[in-house]
Amino acid sequence: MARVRHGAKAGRRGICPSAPRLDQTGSRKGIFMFHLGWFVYEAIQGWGSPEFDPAYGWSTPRLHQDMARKLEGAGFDFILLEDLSAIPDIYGASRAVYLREAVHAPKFDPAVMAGFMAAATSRIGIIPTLTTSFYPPFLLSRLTQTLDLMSGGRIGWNIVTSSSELAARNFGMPGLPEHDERYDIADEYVELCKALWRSWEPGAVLADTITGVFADQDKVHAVDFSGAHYSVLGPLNVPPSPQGRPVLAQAGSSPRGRRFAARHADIVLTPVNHPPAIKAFRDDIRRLAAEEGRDPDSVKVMALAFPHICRDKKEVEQFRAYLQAVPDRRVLAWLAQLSAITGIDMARFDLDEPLPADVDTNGSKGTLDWLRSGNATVRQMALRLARLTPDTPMIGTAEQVAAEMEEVMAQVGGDGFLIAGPLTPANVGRATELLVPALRRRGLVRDGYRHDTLKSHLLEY
Ligand SMILES: Cc1cc2nc3c(=O)[nH]c(=O)nc-3n(C[C@H](O)[C@H](O)[C@H](O)COP(=O)(O)O)c2cc1C
Repeated sequence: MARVRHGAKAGRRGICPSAPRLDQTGSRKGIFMFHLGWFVYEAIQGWGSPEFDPAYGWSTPRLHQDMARKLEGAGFDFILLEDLSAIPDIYGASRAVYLREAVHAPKFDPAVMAGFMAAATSRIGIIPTLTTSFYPPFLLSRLTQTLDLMSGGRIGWNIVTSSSELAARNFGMPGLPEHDERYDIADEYVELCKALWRSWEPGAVLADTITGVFADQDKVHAVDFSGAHYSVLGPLNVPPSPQGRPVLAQAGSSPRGRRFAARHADIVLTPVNHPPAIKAFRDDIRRLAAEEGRDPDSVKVMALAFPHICRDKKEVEQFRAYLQAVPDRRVLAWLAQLSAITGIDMARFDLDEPLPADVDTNGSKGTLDWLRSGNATVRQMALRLARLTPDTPMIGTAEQVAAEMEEVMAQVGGDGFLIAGPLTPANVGRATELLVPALRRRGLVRDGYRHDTLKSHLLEY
């Protein structure tokens, strides 16, 4: 992350070209250029909102490809695609809400969608979510290395250990291992993937049409991996891309999850959205990364943000009025989502009472703790997850939201935001045509790519 100094020379690596204003009081130490990612989490983009665009058709990759091109035009670092390998039946012990509201149903395979999106773009990174709990490591290493090579080094892997017991049963397992044990297994899994990704040394591919030799056999090695959970011979049957291996993303927020993220991830995602909490999380990840012998600046902490960009003051007022009384149908869809990620049937509890203290999860512990904090009611927890509470940050005109993002980053210290919201033409358009230009005028985000690979976008500042 680059701390941009007043008067710094334009165009230097990591330096904000339209050099910023330093607060003479010293309360603001400087301005940071930051990174932008886009989080794709909806099954059918915009379903349930007036912005769902039937003209696109939901069963073709055209919408995903067009939106990827738009986000690339705006200089986003990457697009991250969520996953869950089951149609949940947690809320109300039924699949009804999930199917009606298209919550995780259908859910297209993110690795396949990543291939479609990568084929339509040339610079933006694409990060599918894939689980260590169900995919054999060789399969995952090969799949991601293939995507990474074919996209010229623009693929990442969002590592999850999965929190769905249903998904476990779809893969022939009786259930999930315990939360912390999943991370122990994943540690070994990721070490194995790293070994497979580097089983072809740099320079192994000769592709020499004169001698007819494709690859140098002395530079391709078996991995002979034998651990507590996995045993793989190797080598991988795909050579690496220009970025060496796929970029690793992770969103652990429990103590064990943070340790895992700090050990492996190039990008760490956090759902918390108030600056002191983001700062505390980022400081902790950087401390843990240093403990793991890594350079903390090589780990980018990205805070999930649901900016709502309005064209004018009237639209801001209208949206704030909507937040005062979010329709029950929306609350229900988000409660179903909350049930899916925690495995807890939220239909069992009073909407306007806090979750009983003894209710816990073997799923996303960190997320549950954050949602219930401050004695939030079940309704408030759902709205908090949806970022639809009246105190939700980043609601305003593009200028207002850009100023807010700048202020958050100044308080947090870097590294950027993972922007979430429906991948609809209207919503993506507000980000790419209104918000990003406002951020660029402030010199906060890139105004074009200087490099080709995802890793190099991340390490640019
Ligand atoms: C931005 C973000 C994206 C996530 N995407 C997924 C996902 O696609 N699939 C999944 O199973 N879990 C996903 N998670 C859950 C995390 O992998 C993790 O389980 C969660 O943040 C709680 O951390 P903990 O397990 O350390 O408590 C995501 C979390 C965040 C914050």
